Amino acid sequence: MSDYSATLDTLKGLVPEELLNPRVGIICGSGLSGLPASLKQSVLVSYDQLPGFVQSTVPGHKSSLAFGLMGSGAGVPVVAMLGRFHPYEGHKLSSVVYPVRVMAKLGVKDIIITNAAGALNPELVVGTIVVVHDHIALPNLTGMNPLLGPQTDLSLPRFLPLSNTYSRLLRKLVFQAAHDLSIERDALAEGTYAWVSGPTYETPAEGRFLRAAGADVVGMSTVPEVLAAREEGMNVLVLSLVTNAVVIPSGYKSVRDEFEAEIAGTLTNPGVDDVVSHEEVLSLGRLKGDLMKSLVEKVLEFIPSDA
Ligand SMILES: O=P(O)(O)O[C@@H]1C[C@H](O)[C@@H](CO)O1
Ligand SMILES: Nc1nc2[nH]cnc2c(=O)[nH]1
Repeated sequence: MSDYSATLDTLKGLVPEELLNPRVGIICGSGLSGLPASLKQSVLVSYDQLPGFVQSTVPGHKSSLAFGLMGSGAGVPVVAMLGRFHPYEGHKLSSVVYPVRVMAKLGVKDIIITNAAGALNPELVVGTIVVVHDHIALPNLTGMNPLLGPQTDLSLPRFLPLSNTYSRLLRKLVFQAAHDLSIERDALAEGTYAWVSGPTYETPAEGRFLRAAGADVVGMSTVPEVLAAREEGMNVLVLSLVTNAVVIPSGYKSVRDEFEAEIAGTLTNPGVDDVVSHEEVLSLGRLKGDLMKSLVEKVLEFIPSDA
């Protein structure tokens, strides 16, 4: 698994030398695999060609690495994962973060990680892009941490601080990019991402629990990648696209009240239990994919080459 040289040698045989030193890595979330559609000189490498890579089995995730130049002018050399790996697919955490470690070996200094997420904060409307500034990872706190295990690379820190996980500079660049693109203020927000294992979506009570703990959005990915990227010394930016509401502002509606109103003939507004689906998540990704793409392209223009 950790024989990076086999992966790197394979890449050397498939990708032209001028694209093999990407500055920025991108991970595309559910429905967001179209992000690097406008890469110049793009070269796609399918995961099944790469030792150490597993396959993405989730609809909306392709299974390829894309190398190329992104953004206006000469473009910035990037490598993008068109499809990521989630622990709920049965992948080991070491497999989930393997591509991030390969990106580090290729020289990636800045990583932009996107995901689809449910809103816990009732003020976040569907379609908002949340610039993540912190996370809560119940799996990490309870023993499902991708950095657990013997230290195989002694050049990496054993005890990684997480108080400065999400690069202040990169987060600010998102707002600079949005300003330049005249994106309306409400299209973006800042917030805390809660990582859960999935594949189940939250019960209403779990949603309220995570909200009470201080999270704004919830999703099933990203945090393992963030930890590996930080361990490898990369600057991290995470953008979450809100695809659905988890905590419904109107709250719980009592069925006893409803029944009593019904027999009294005063029932006007019967409760309905909202359910989320992955199709809904994907369709929001399609709807907001272009916005996410222009934002990421603009951010790339602003990232200093020595950041
Ligand atoms: O890969 P991401 O985190 O973008 O995908 C989210 C979490 C689940 O994989 C899926 C649920 O609909 O969307
Ligand atoms: N856990 C979780 N992940 C998501 N990904 C997209 N929407 C959701 C959600 O509501 N909950």
